[in-house]
Amino acid sequence: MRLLVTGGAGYVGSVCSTVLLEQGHEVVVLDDLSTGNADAVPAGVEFVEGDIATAAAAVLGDGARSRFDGVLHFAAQSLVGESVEQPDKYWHGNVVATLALLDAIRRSGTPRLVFSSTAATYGEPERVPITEDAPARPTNPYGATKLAIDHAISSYTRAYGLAATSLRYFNVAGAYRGAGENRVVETHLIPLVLQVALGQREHISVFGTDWPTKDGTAVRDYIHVKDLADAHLLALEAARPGEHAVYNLGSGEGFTVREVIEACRRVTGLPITVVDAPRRAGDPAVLIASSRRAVEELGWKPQHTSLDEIVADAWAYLQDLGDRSHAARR
Ligand SMILES: NC(=O)c1ccc[n+]([C@@H]2O[C@H](COP(=O)([O-])OP(=O)(O)OC[C@H]3O[C@@H](n4cnc5c(N)ncnc54)[C@H](O)[C@@H]3O)[C@@H](O)[C@H]2O)c1
Ligand SMILES: O=c1ccn([C@@H]2O[C@H](COP(=O)(O)OP(=O)(O)O[C@H]3O[C@H](CO)[C@H](O)[C@H](O)[C@H]3O)[C@@H](O)[C@H]2O)c(=O)[nH]1
Repeated sequence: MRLLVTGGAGYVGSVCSTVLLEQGHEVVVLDDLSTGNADAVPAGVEFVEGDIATAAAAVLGDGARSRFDGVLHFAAQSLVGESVEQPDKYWHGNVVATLALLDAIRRSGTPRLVFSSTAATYGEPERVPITEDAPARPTNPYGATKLAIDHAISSYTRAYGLAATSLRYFNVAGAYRGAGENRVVETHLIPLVLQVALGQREHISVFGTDWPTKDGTAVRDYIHVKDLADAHLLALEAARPGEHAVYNLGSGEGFTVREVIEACRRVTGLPITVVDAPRRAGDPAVLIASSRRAVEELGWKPQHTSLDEIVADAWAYLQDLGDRSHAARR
């Protein structure tokens, strides 16, 4: 297939582009480099620098025949804490920009869409593991914008015959073949803890030690980015015109922040200084996925479910990156 990957200079988009190329697909990346890196776009991919809000229509075209078989839409602003402080950036950057993309998809007659939705659409769950029919009550603007986009996709799909899938990722981590997490401003737990191990950061702050969990720190479900990429390929193949499918993607196991730090100590063999800190605004206590629907309907088989393996792959990536990482250059 010939595929447009929005946000392909970012973490998940660059790993997915790598996997798509390996599977023989043709990939064009559209990315405005607001949080991504041009050098993360894999060799063999055509790169268009631009904002989806203004550039998607020109890239997709409006001819009688679509230039693309599908769009994988990763481009977004995606930081929970920042979304509480700057909601305008999220409503415009995520919802308004994605509506422009949806209109461009419709006008160009592009038949398939896979969208990066999130566990943050659910908010604080009534029960775990979270299934796709759980109530969606986001606790932060980031999750609210992603839920709004899911609703827009559902109605576009029904009315205009698009074949669409929203994949609700839980916490993505790890690396694959030279593609991994290297953001200018890093806020995600695993890369931050590993930066402490590398001596690039003095300590890791633990946001909240009074959550109702076994050690008082928040619980998340970490999914390996390669397993996530595999699910995108399956979603592209399974998509049906006029249907919007929604799938959770996680490992089904929850780890506290302290357990993640312990795994990083085990994998690196290095000391990691911890400082307890207040809760971060917008954070839910516990997020654990039920990915049963993806396993049953897509035939998804996650291969890298051990937290230590996920951390080890992220660690190998950061070590290889060495002085080229944003954290090392600061
Ligand atoms: N990383 C996670 O744990 C996680 C979890 C759930 C969902 N997601 C979703 O997965 C997607 C990818 O996340 P990531 O961690 O790779 O983020 P990232 O910040 O590394 O990548 C996002 C990419 O999109 C680009 N971008 C942003 N706005 C754009 C715009 N308007 N036009 C063009 N390009 C734009 C950025 O430059 C960047 O390269 C996001 O949609 C995110 O919400 C991520
Ligand atoms: O320095 C830090 C950073 C994070 N945390 C904690 O570690 C956990 C994980 O935090 P991340 O920032 O790594 O990830 P989030 O759970 O906030 O969010 C991630 O997963 C979500 C879905 O679960 C979203 O989709 C989102 O895009 C993605 O960033 C949270 O409890 C957070 O408070 C710390 O204690 N210290």
